[in-house]
Formats: sequence, C-alpha cells, structure tokens
Amino acid sequence: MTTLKDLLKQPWGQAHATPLTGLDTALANLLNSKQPSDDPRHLWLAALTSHQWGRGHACLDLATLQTQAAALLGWNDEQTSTLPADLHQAANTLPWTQGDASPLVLTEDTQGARLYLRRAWTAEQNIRQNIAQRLALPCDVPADLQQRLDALFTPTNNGEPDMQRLACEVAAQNRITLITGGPGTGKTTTVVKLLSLLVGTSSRDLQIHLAAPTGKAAARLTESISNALTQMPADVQARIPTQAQTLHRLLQTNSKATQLHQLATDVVVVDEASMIDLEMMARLLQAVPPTARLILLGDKDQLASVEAGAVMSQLCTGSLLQHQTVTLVHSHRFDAKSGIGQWARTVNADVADNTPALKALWNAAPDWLATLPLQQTIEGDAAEPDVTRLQLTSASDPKLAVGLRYGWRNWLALLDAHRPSKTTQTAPCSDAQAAALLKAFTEFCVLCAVREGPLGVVQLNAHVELALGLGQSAWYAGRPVMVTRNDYALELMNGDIGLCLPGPDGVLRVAFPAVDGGVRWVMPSRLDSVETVFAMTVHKSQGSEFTHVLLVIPALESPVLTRELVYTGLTRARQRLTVWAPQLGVLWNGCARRVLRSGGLGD
Ligand SMILES: Nc1ncnc2c1ncn2[C@@H]1O[C@H](COP(=O)(O)OP(=O)(O)OP(=O)(O)O)[C@@H](O)[C@H]1O
Repeated sequence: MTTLKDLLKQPWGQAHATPLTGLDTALANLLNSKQPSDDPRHLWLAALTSHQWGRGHACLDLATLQTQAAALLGWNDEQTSTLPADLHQAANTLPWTQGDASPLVLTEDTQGARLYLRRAWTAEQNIRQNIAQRLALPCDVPADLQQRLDALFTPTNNGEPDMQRLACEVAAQNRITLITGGPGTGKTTTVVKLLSLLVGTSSRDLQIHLAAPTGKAAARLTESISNALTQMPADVQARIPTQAQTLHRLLQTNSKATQLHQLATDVVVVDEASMIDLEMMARLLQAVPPTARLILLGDKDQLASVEAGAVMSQLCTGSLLQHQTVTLVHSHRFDAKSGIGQWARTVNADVADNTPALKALWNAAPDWLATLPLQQTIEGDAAEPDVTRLQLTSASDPKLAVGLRYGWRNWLALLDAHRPSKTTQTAPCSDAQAAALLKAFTEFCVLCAVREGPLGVVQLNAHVELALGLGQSAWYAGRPVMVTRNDYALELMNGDIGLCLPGPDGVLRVAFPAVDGGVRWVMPSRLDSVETVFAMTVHKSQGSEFTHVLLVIPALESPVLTRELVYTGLTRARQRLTVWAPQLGVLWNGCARRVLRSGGLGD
C-alpha cells in the first residue's frame, strides 16, 4: 500500500500547493486506504472530482481537464503546473470505479469521459430517467387548445411568433416544460394564462402548487402571481392559488422521514429554477408524480446554484428537453432602448468578443447608467479604491447620483422616527411601519462580486454603517440582516432579509416580511446565522430585485467575476444601475469569462 511517506515523494505530494481542500485529499487517501493504487494519478483524479463537486460541477470533465485544466479547475498556472502529465489517461485504470457500488463512476460518450462522485452520478441518472418517463407518458391535451389559446393571446402585429403563446401551448401539451427568459419577459404572465387554461378545461378542482428555491423568491412569486391574476375573470382567480412556498417546504426536505413523499398535485410551478442544484432537482422530479405537470420558470443566463450542477442551463441547452424548452426574449419591463436591457443583451451576446460593444455602451453612459470610472474614484493605489466617494448625498450630477444617502433616502427618512436621538424617544414601530421600511430598503442595494478585499461585501458593509452613522452597537434600529443558514424552527430561509427595529412594544426585534404581506417579529437573540446586509454578493441577490443597484466590481482580477455574475447583478436593477469599476479592464475581462460547469445533462 502507498504510504503517506511514499506519496510525498511522488507528484501527489504536491497537492498541498494547490487549492485542493483537506476534504478532497482525505477522500482520495480514504479510497486509497480501502483499495490501494500504486499510480498517484489515481489519487489526483479522486481529489479533483471532489474538488469540482465542491465548486459546483457535477463531475470532473476529463476532456476539458486535458485541454483547459486551469479554466476548468479555476487554478492559476503555477497551481496547474503541479498536476501530473497524462492525468486523464489514468481514469481508465482507476480501481475505484469498478462495480455497482463503486465510490466513483466513470462515463464515456461522444462528449468525452467524465468522472463522478457516485452521489452526483445517481442524481444525474435519476433526473434523466425521470424526465424520460414523463416524456413517454401521454398528456391530456384539450381538443380545442388552439381556440383557447386564441382567447388568451391577442395576435402580435409584427408578424413574429408569440413566444408566450408558444410556451403556453408547449406546457399544455407536456408533463414537463422549461420556460426561460430574462427579467420582465412575461414568464409569470404566461404561467398564469396556462393555469387559467388548465383550470378552465378541468372538470374538477386542480391541485396547484407554487414554489421557489428561497423564501425571497417565493414571496416575489406570490406577489407577481397575485398581480397577474387580477387580469383574469373572478371564477378563474378563485381556482388558482397565489401563495408560493419554498422548495424545501414543498419537498419537506427538513422532515425526518427518509422516504421522500410524493405530492398530491396536478400542477407544480417552480420559479427561479436556475437556482436549483442537482440533488434538489432530482428530489423535485421524484416528488412530483409523473402524471402531474411540472413547469420550471427561470433565466438560464443567470448564475447557477452555488451547489453542484448548472441544471437549468444544461437542460435548456441540451437535447433532453429540447422540444419542451421555450425561450422568451422580449422584455416588457425594459423596452428595446432601455439601458439595463441593452446591457443585459450585450453582456450575454453570443459573440467572440463583447468588449467593444460594452465599451461603447459605457462611454455613451446614458442617464440610467451612472458610471464611476477610474479617474473619478481613485486617489492613489487602485487596489485601495476610495469608498468615501459613496457618501455623496445629492444627485446634482446624474452620473454621480450614487450616494448611499441618496439611494436609501426614503428608507432613511422613514427610519429617522424610530432611531433614538438626544432629544427624542425611540418611537415603536407598528407592523405597517415595519412593512413600509422593509419595502423602502429594497429601493437600493449594493451588490459586490466578491466577499473579501477592499471592494468586497465585508468591507463595504462596515463602510456603509459608518457612512450612514449607524452601527454603534451589534444590534441597532435599522440594521438590515440576511439569514445565512436555513432555520426550519423559525421558518427562515438562507437569503431572507429582515430589519432590526423597535417592535410594537419598543423592544429591538427583527422584522421579516411575512408571506401574507405583513411582518414577523423575531428576537435578535434567536438569530444564530445572520450578517449585516447593506451590501451583499451577487450570488445572494438572486431572486431579488431593487429599484436602484450599485454593482461594485473589484479592482483586481478574480476568477469569480464572470459574464453570468455581471448579467445577474445588473438585471437585479429595475430602474437604475450604477456600476463602480475602478479598473475597467477587470470588468471587461469579467464579461468575457464564462462559468464553466461540467455535467452530463447538457448533451
Ligand atoms: N405580452 C405582454 N404584453 C404586454 N405586457 C406584458 C406582456 N407580458 C408581460 N407583460 C407585462 O410585463 C411585466 C413583466 O411580466 P412578468 O412579471 O410576467 O415577467 P417575468 O418574466 O415573470 O418577470 P420576472 O423577471 O419578475 O420574473 C408585467 O407588468 C406584465 O404585465
């Protein structure tokens, strides 16, 4: 058996000079201790498969490992140089992929070879089989489908096909449908029309479930379904629920039962499907009976789940659901001339180099896009951008209308009454006042690409507290907090945002938006995993929208800064976008970098 001493003599001994975690190397060593190998490349392959799983990949893509190892692993050249030569070839002799219960699974098809942890491979297989089973089952399609669609959709007068109508038609004809589109392309509007069509053709009341991966996204789905339903006749409204729940709750992933229960349902609609990871998707498909309709709504161009598997984008581009995927492209929120829409399109454009077009947009810097270019922000070292620029209070020059006090002006005005001062008593906050404060808080948000560093979330949060004169104690009136871990007892989900305020009894509590539009008060002492959230990462902002977004791009290159991240960040803005990029080159390089996610669902 290869001992640690032997290993250190071999290339495997260099693993410590790479970003491999202790878990990755421990897994490789464990496999080796159970079934020894005398080829150190086997240890590397096992550790790299674990490493990729931890980075959100379903598997280790061996073809890409051979041609683009650095990009695939997210390593620099020095780290990549520690990898032994011909690593991919050693996969064929791996001792840990043999048999039905092997810890690793090796697959090979026209796209090349892939190495999986068994749990990832099982989830992917379950997804494939479940989808195939759904597609094989006939679906009840109303005989008068076209007439019903005619009644719901007015013909377009530009001669172009109505993709919303097509999405509705496809979803009416299939047991699983993917509807993808950017912000405001009418995904919710389309799904409400579909639900009205389905309830209109059913002789009995349909069981309809609405869900989203996070509490925030579920609350937004509830709101947008309620709004879209107001356009429908009263009898249809009465038969369609508006209350969405989190996927965890729908699937009861927190329950102690080991056997996954199947839902009693006819139609399940899941929004923000790009945030669903591989194992959650497998569970969802298992829980929705094959006889029910499953409709997944999302934006395939957004960042994928931080957990493994870019499931939505792979399913949208692969052949598995090719005929069940409809892409909505026309935004009804941003017209063709809208700056945010133009930026979103240009960032996503399928061209070899989108930099010239982005630079042209940046230089034109219309009103909607306030830019803070290098010469205006930096005094001295570019790695230490001057964050005090953000304290600007007024909008005399629209290009500089990014001050924190300006962005949060309505929220600060409302908050004033509830903050203690030398002359006034702190006024307690009613539920309605707390709800208004929570709403006003989302008029502005600082989104960062990274957590650490001079322009990361941690430093910007500290800076904002200082700039707004808040934060003298751990808990203060006005402290916005984000939940960082699901808390099933309190029914708070990772990503939920609350505000610390004097509650109706005057005692400091945290108000969270309740699903019925009101608020829920929670004692600060009961909140274990929360962090201040004036600034948040783009990853955490998924499923939220803000009137005005300040998107902060770091001054130094970072592999996490990708096209998907910039797209997700800028499309969180409803009306106004400010991009602060002290080094424009870092922004252009980020927009050129694609997230590489390996997996077998995109074939
Ligand atoms: N075909 C249409 N014609 C005119 N307006 C539309 C059309 N479809 C949607 N809208 C309007 O555009 C806005 C956005 O629609 P909707 O909320 O359905 O989009 P979405 O894709 O679900 O957006 P989100 O990004 O919030 O998920 C709504 O105000 C809606 O009424």
